[in-house]
Amino acid sequence: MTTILEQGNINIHTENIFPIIKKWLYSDHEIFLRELVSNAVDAIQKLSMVARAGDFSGDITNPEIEITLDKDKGTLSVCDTGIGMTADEIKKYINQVAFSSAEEFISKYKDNADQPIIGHFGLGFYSSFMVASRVEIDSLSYQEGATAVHWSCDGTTQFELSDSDRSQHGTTITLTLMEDEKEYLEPARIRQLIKTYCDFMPVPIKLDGEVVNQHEALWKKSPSSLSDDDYLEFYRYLYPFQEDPLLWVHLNTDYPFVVNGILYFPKLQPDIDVTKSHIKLFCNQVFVTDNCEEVIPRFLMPLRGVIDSSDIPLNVSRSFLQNDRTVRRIADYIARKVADSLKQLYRSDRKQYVRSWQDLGTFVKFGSLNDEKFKQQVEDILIFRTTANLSQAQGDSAKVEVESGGDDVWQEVSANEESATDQRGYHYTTLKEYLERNKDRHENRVFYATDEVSQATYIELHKSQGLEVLFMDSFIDTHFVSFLEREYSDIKFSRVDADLDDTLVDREQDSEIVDPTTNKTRADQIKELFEQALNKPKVNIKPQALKGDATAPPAMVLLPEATRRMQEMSALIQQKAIEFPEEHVLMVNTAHPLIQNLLNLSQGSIIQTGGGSSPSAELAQLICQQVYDLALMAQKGFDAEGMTTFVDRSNQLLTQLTEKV
Ligand SMILES: Nc1ncnc2c1ncn2[C@@H]1O[C@H](COP(=O)(O)OP(=O)(O)OP(=O)(O)O)[C@@H](O)[C@H]1O
Repeated sequence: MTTILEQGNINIHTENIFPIIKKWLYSDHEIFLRELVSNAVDAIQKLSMVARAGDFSGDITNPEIEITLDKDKGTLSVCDTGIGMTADEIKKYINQVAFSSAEEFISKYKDNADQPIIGHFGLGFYSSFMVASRVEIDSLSYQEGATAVHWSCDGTTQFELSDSDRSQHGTTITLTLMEDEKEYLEPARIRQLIKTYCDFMPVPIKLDGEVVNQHEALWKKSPSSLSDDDYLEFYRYLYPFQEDPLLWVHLNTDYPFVVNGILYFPKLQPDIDVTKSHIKLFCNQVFVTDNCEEVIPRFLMPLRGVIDSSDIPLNVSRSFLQNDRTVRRIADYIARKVADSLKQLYRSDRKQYVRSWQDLGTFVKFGSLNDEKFKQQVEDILIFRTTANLSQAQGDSAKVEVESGGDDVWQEVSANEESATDQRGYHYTTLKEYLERNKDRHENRVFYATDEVSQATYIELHKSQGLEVLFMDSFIDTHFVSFLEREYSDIKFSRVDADLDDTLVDREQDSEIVDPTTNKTRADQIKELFEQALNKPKVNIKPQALKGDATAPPAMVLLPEATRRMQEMSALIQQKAIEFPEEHVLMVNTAHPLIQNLLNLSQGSIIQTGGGSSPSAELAQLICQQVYDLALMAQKGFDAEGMTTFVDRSNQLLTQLTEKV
């Protein structure tokens, strides 16, 4: 058994701890003003609570906070018309560091509270010593018969208490600013600080007789009392010179934590920096930061707006925030609300949803990649642009269950329109709907395109054969396709320029033997012809008869899905641009008249010549090379050498053809 030798209290020497509080507790000097104004707001709120409880009968109708700058004296003062303090209260709350009156006060007046009290820790006041060599308090308590008191302290642990000539209830805090903190005597600087930190505080704050803060904290109001214009105006106020947002969600919960806020979906710029937050974090209407990466999930970064929560611990380090349970739950709540709202919009106004998809899509996909819970919520409302015309099928596709979302409301900006196409008239579908529609033709197989322009031939070929193609062409889609494949392992995704689907090929043709001496089929002959003409051993010539006659192209360069992805992956790892692989497939469409003519041309030459190459054999060779280059163009641009060759050959061919005519 251990013997206890001694028990006792640990002592803290104020002389030692005081400089630490002054210097290290807050990193930014300027926040002293936020702290003093918050105390003044608290004092005014407290007085109105006391009045409501019937303990004060004086006038509380015009509360205000006045900031005065005196360059001659080098002082800044913050004067409020609040509750004031008696000498005893000053001794209790000011002289004792880290002792706040908030808890005591709230337990007494909780029934009369309409606004929360900001201060909690009993430390804020001391932040004034970061910038002041002397701090003075003049205060008169609201209590009847109270006498005004003056408190003064020069930043040591010594203070002085004396009488004051203050005649109105409330408190004035006067700071004598240190030599290198004189910037706080400049009205422009103070105005900017009030705008930043105190703009939404519920009491007018005056500087030189003029009210500087002005804006109503819209997020504190009931969503049902607000119009679209209110939300838009507020957005324009927060983010001047920006395009109007697409949509917004009003967060409003008291339990199990307090979160209010309005989150807006902006129109995303393609170069949006998803690592930078633009959401402003407030605590009881006091601005804290616009850098709230820890509080909101990473994928919500592109959103804008305001989050206000008194439940987010603010005076702690950022790494702690990330691990804080309440913060995590708040983050989850916000993500869930955003997903709920998207679902609600999808269900109630699919047209608007589709029209906003260009901007919303990246965000929703990014969220799905990053957050399993979010993904589960939005998987049924992830849509893709399709080549199918869904005009007739609209309406029955939007059946998604949505939980009713408490007090939150979801609004959209523009009015309804009839058809669920986007501004360019394109149709959209979910993966589920796509698979269901096409299950008889190609079960569990998805054809997609990543570039509408360069893959136009391939897309057309699919379309002409009635195959539906989805566009996965935003920058996030490369990752997203792989992600979808992992998620739905039974579904095969093939890009339109990978292997051609059986439905596009006529298997019957070409198998017939056309040369009994060699047992060669027509396909064999075409393969040989191209192999010789191109002389590229790494290009795999694949003759196939495409359905669709002349609408299908004479040749196509195909990149098998697996090869292409390996290529993309290694480019990503090595941080290099994707190079077009030397090994690829040249599909030659044996059903195309050009290819048939080409074969005849080359065969004619065999009969004509005994040795060496005849003019028509040469022509056939040039045409093979030209056909290959044209097919290659859909996959990649030419380099300088390739371009010269192509142009020269084109001219040579045209010359030869015109000679023949
Ligand atoms: N202008 C004021 N009017 C009346 N009382 C005040 C005023 N300023 C400060 N006080 C009293 O001093 C106490 C301590 O203030 P301080 O700013 O140090 O802490 P706080 O506001 O309670 O908490 P926090 O550290 O979160 O700001 C307050 O709780 C309040 O009782």
